[in-house]
Amino acid sequence: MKQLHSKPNLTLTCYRAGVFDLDGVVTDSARLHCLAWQRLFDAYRAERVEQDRVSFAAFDPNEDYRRYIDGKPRYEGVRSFLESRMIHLPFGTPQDSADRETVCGLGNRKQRFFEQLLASQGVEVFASSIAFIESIRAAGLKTAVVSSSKNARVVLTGVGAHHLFDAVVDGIDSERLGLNGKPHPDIFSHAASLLAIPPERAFAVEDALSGVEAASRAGFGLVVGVDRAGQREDLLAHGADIVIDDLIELLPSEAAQGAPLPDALAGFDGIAERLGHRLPAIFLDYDGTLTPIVARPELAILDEAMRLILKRLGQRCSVAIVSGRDRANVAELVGIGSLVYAGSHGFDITGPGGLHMQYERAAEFLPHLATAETQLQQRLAGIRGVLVERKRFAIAIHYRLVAESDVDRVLTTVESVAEGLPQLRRTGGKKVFELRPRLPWDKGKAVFWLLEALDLSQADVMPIYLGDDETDEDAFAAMREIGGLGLFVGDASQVTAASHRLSDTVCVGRFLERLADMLETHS
Ligand SMILES: O=P(O)(O)OC[C@H]1O[C@H](O[C@H]2O[C@H](CO)[C@@H](O)[C@H](O)[C@H]2O)[C@H](O)[C@@H](O)[C@@H]1O
Repeated sequence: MKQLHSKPNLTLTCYRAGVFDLDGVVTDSARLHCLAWQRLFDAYRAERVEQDRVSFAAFDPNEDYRRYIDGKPRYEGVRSFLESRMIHLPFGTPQDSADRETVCGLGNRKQRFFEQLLASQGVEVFASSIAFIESIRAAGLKTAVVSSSKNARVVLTGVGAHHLFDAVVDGIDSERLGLNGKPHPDIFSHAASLLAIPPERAFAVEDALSGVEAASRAGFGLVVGVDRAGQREDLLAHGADIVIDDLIELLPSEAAQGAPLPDALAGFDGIAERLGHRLPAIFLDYDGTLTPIVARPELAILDEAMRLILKRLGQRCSVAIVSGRDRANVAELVGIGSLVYAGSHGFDITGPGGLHMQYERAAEFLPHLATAETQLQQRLAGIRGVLVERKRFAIAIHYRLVAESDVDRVLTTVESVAEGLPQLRRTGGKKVFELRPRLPWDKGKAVFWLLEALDLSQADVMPIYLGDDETDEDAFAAMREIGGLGLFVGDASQVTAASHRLSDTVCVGRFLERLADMLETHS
């Protein structure tokens, strides 16, 4: 757990997504929920006194709401509060009428009160939250909203904020998908999955104790607690990394938002100047960098012109292909024997002169990968368009050809297979979910290893890494660490740790060609 109890340095490039609780963070609907709960428990208390002549301590809208109710699914809230008063009712069923004395019956009555309040008083957004969400979206981050409430979509639509989120996970989804309520991590993990962003690359914003705990347990990179109820210390104790009073504190200054990445072709002369007399060491991702993204992995064929450029470069400096693909597969696709190839996101490396490395301990994970592959093949067989691609140290589950309405099923299947195999971790990419060994290894570490192994950690060498996808971000971060150059291939709005950008694979070809021209002229 990170100890970061100061104001966040939310440099937008650090994260790729933000996941927001709704009630109390985006909208002021927590106020109505709290009022509805109060009406419910006041009415129920009066009934108990009248019927059974027993009473219990009245519902405290501050203390009881935040301790037993806030953030939890409806029936869990009823159960939790009643238990605090030593009252144990039968659960009943969600169909119970609102006058039944069951957990569900009382929960359904609370829903009635809430609907009445919503109709009479309406809900407002927190303007600072909307401004913050708009600002991070403009900077290219993805956003999701998570709420235990089954009213979340109605509330979101009512305030006209639905368009601000790429994904919504609410109480209805949770019931349908069997997600455990907060403080369990499920709802946050699911939102990150829908955004196809690893939780550690996302931040969460929550105002409930159960919510910060859930986000923290889901492994979010940063958990921001919003203190609207004077519970700063409790939020920290339940897993918030930092606590703010309002999202206005997170609004980036103009400077923090930063200028768009400089184009590496337009700025080629500047890059050449920075290179000076040093020799580049070039690291290249394959899909989306050397070949355009296409419908199926086997259709990503390297263009002859690109192959020629790579050969020219390979004659002047070190060139390594660092790919998520299987090492043998990518080596065959590139087809230049003199280059270095790192496959399975860097777990498996070979190169000329007998260069060979398989990440220590990776072989131990082969049985787990085999089990996952079998289960995935069996359980995804009924979904049209899914492709399961086995690499030596990873499995890619492609959904590019899957109908939109089936993508959720693919995701939940992958998640459930991964849940049974904690030795593997799930990552994402372009229309792909991946399972790979839960080991501290990635493309960035593979690049470091190669720089050492090839004796390139020298003052007269400048590493340059080109990539387009989220697994390339580790390598861009590595470039920053050692003063190399990270070139992101793709849209200008993308949030990335790279320092420069190239629009597409055609521009990659032009950039590499200019580099080859330059090296040939200087030699
Ligand atoms: O690290 P890379 O070399 O970029 O490999 C990343 C993944 O690339 C491949 O999938 C991607 O490209 C396919 C072909 O264009 C496309 O159909 C798919 O949607 C993309 O995700 C490859 O098949 C995966 O194994 C790699 O992990």
